[in-house]
Amino acid sequence: MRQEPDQIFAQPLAQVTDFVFNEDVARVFPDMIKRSVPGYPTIVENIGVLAARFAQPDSVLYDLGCSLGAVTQALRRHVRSEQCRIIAVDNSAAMVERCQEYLLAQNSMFQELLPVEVIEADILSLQFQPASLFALNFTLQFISPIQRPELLTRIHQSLLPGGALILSEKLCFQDPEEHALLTELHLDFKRANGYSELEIAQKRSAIENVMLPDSLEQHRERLLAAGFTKVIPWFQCLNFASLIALP
Ligand SMILES: Nc1ncnc2c1ncn2[C@@H]1O[C@H](C[S@+](CC[C@H]([NH3+])C(=O)[O-])CC(=O)[O-])[C@@H](O)[C@H]1O
Ligand SMILES: O=C(O)C(=O)Cc1ccccc1
Repeated sequence: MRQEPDQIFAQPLAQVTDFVFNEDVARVFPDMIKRSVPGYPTIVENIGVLAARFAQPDSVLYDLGCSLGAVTQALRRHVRSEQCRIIAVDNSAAMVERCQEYLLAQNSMFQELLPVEVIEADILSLQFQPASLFALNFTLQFISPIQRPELLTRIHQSLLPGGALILSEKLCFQDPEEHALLTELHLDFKRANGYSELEIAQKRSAIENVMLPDSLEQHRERLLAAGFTKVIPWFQCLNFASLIALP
């Protein structure tokens, strides 16, 4: 597939509207997420490695908010359990369509890959099957905060014993100095990846009402309230982190 550079916010916009995962974003998404999220390639690859320990034979692995299926592809590279199948879900038609194309390309390059079903659906209204793994890789932050507890409770209820939820998110920090420094360092990361001040400012205003990060403490409390017994951070790069939550 053609890899196009992200220039979505490169020109001055008369009005910056709320960020949506449309066709234009789907087309540049691999470039956008790599240049915007520090540690993204490491997180994605290692979700495959972690998942191999939790995946159980004959069970479902969910990739919720799969976008172009990067996590699904990593699961297929690393999980060796018999008879597992992946269900990848996104509510953006543009993402789902391209995700299917990427997975077909992976099918043609490797043998004996886990079967994948890609579903265009809202994860808030999707009934989950019993599963050994759920991945929410930078998806929960786009769900409205009041709907987050119920989603996590439903995920917990569907998790098989011995399974896990892997939750990656942008974080905010209770300590103002820590928050300010890590936010500045994230901006430096974006500048170092070639984004201009205009691109950074317009993207920020596009996502500010749409993507609402929580602190690590909020995540931990909400996961415990949803029934998880352990919350284990396994990765942090600047203000982006990934957690393992155990049922
Ligand atoms: N209610 C919803 N139902 C289904 N999908 C949703 C919903 N809300 C948002 N999404 C989808 O969640 C994805 C979030 S991107 C995930 C990256 C991917 N996990 C990756 O590992 O590359 C994160 C980012 O762009 O920062 C988008 O594709 C949305 O359409
Ligand atoms: O760009 C940002 O500042 C982000 O925090 C992450 C992001 C990455 C891709 C789409 C939306 C938000």
